[in-house]
Amino acid sequence: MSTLIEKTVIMDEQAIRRGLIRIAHEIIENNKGIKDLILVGIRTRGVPLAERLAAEIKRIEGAQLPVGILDITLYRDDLSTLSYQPIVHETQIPVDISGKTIVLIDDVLYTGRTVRAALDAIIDIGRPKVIQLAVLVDRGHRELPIRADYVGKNVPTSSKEVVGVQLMPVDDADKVVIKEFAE
Ligand SMILES: O=P(O)(O)OC[C@H]1O[C@H](OP(=O)(O)OP(=O)(O)O)[C@H](O)[C@@H]1O
Ligand SMILES: O=c1cc[nH]c(=O)[nH]1
Repeated sequence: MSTLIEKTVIMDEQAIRRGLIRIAHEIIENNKGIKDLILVGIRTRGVPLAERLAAEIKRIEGAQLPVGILDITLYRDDLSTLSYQPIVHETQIPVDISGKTIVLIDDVLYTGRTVRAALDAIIDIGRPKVIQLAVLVDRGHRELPIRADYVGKNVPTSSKEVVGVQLMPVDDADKVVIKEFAE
C-alpha cells in the first residue's frame, strides 16, 4: 500500500493571509466596489476561505458581505459510480442570488470538476448576473474549460502530486503542502 507523504510547504500562515488580502482587494477593484456581491464557499475548505475574505473586505470597505455555503455532492459528475454512500451536507445561501454577483470560493482548482458542479448547483438556486471564481491554489491539470478570476498562488504540479490545504478551524493549522505517494 502506498502512503502520501508531505514534501514541501508551499504556503505558510503568512502567505495564506497575504494571498487572501490581495484577493480581497482584487474582488473590490474588479467589481468597482461591493454592491450586490455574495461570497459563496464550496465545502469543505472554501467555507473558511469565504469567511476570511468577507472579514478582510469588511476591514477595507466597512460592510459585511453575505456569505453562503455550497455543498456540491449531489452535482458531482461521478455520483453514480461512487463505491461509497456520499454524505450530503446542507447548502445555505442566506439571500436571493438573482441578478447578483457571486464569487465562488474554493481552496484548490485542479480538474475543474468541482467548480463545474458548483456552477450547476448555483444555477439550480437562481440566476445570478455574474459568477466569478476565487481559489487559494491553482495547480493546473484542467479537464474542463474553467479558469479562476482570483488566485492566491499558481503552483505547477505533476499529476502524481497532491496539494493539501489545511485551514483552521477545519484543521489545526494554516498551511498548504505538496504531498506525494511513497512506494
Ligand atoms: O478541480 P477538482 O479536480 O474538482 O479538485 C478540486 C477539489 O478537490 C478538493 O475537494 P475534495 O473533493 O477533496 O473535497 P473536500 O474539499 O471536502 O476535501 C478541493 O477542496 C476542491 O474542491
Ligand atoms: O491536489 C489536489 C487535487 C484536488 N483537490 C485537492 O485538494 N488537492
